[in-house]
Amino acid sequence: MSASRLYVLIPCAGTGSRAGGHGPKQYQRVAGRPMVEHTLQAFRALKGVFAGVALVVSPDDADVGLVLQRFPADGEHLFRVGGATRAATVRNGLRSLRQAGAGAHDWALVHDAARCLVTPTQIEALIAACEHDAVGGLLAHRLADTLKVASPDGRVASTATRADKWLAQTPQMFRIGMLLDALERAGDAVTDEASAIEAVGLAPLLVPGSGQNFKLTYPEDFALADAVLRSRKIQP
Ligand SMILES: Nc1ccn([C@@H]2O[C@H](COP(=O)(O)OP(=O)(O)OP(=O)(O)O)[C@@H](O)[C@H]2O)c(=O)n1
Ligand SMILES: C[C@](O)(CO)[C@H](O)COP(=O)(O)O
Repeated sequence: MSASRLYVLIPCAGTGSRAGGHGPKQYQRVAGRPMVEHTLQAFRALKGVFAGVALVVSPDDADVGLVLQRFPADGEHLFRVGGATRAATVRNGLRSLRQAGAGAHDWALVHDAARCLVTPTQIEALIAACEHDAVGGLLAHRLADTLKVASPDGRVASTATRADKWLAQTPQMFRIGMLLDALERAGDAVTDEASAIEAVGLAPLLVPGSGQNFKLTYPEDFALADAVLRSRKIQP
């Protein structure tokens, strides 16, 4: 069998309802550029590693062409097949990748457009950990805080053990055929790819990520992301 290729799939069809602001959050400017451009740049920096990079936007997206310069570049795809949920967007995007020539045995690294702080080093660590694994895996981060379980009245019901808890991040890396099959079975309720893989009885690998690879979700996340991105550009 020929060597498996690596593809990147970036779900970019959300509305950013929790972020506030005008328009979808993935096009808002962070550190002087649209958020999704930083996300793309982390993968573009790994020249020659990927057979293709696909951005999946909503069919009625009116922003992507206006906001992104020089996209799609060579080896990049724009799929206007986003769905009502993240799971639907990823499923549709994987089908489009297959139609564009990706094989069932090839790998997809699915990465949120809204995680614009991911670094090439973190992406390389995920690939190194997963490319010889039978299942695949995801970047994830250990909890730094004590974990409380709430009761319905808003009081603490108990304190959970945190040693075995991880926060799921992206990219999440699985074989395209296996992932598409798992997502088709899972429906729209799963919030990440690993959940669909778990539901078919497999155990994804947890690969240590970084607290800086957070998802921009709430208004206050933008200032923090801005500061981190700008600090990375400052030469010593
Ligand atoms: N129907 C959807 C929903 C989400 N996403 C993408 O999935 C990633 C993570 O989702 P989230 O942070 O929840 O983004 P939104 O759905 O945009 O935000 P919100 O839930 O606050 O509306 C984002 O890159 C978002 O664009 C997507 O492609 N299609
Ligand atoms: C995929 C994800 O980023 C993993 O933490 C997350 O589940 C997506 O966020 P959402 O708010 O559930 O769409």
